[in-house]
Amino acid sequence: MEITFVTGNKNKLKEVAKILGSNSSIVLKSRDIDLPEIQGSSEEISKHKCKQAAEMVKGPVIIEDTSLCYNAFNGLPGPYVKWFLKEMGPAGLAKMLDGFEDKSGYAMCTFSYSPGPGNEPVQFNGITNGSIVAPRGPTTFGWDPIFKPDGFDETYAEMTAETKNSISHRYRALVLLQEYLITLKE
Ligand SMILES: O=c1[nH]c(=O)c2ncn([C@@H]3O[C@H](COP(=O)(O)OP(=O)(O)OP(=O)(O)O)[C@@H](O)[C@H]3O)c2[nH]1
Ligand SMILES: [Mg+2]
Repeated sequence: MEITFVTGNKNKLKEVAKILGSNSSIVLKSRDIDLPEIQGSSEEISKHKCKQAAEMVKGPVIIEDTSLCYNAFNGLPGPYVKWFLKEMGPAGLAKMLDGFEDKSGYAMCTFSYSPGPGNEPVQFNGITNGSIVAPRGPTTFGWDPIFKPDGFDETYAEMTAETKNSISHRYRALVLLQEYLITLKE
């Protein structure tokens, strides 16, 4: 099944391609478009991006929206983390929790799939729980240096790509998406 992943983020594309691998039933194509995002919940933002992507591609598409959520902030910055990261950098994002005892949080990926224009997108959520720490490791991808998943001593940035891709929010959502796509073929 040929599906186009629409994203303006090269790191996302790299991870998704690696997670799906060559033995997936999905043949992944991609379009480098930074789709406009509405304000709302992760699910609403993801659904809106997916509808736009389906109209542009005129065929099966996936998109995803990623959130970094602080429990002390009741889930914020959430889907708006991109703008916090842009202005404050990873160190500033971690410092936001200085006045709070609870450093726990979670990374969330909300994938949306549409078979084409005019269809209601189907959604899949992947969550990885962890805590927010001072930056450690390479600064290749966004807030990876400040997110330490539960059960690990390393941040996402310090892990090998293989380890991150076996426990990440993105991986967990893609497992659900793949399970769904298989049922379509039956
Ligand atoms: O350290 C990270 N590890 C990750 O696994 C990860 N996934 C996304 N992000 C960043 O979080 C914001 C999400 O915003 P976002 O979902 O709107 O993405 P985006 O605008 O870059 O691309 P897209 O919307 O075109 O797909 C953006 O700043 C992304 O760079 C990550 N950072
Ligand atoms: Mg975006």
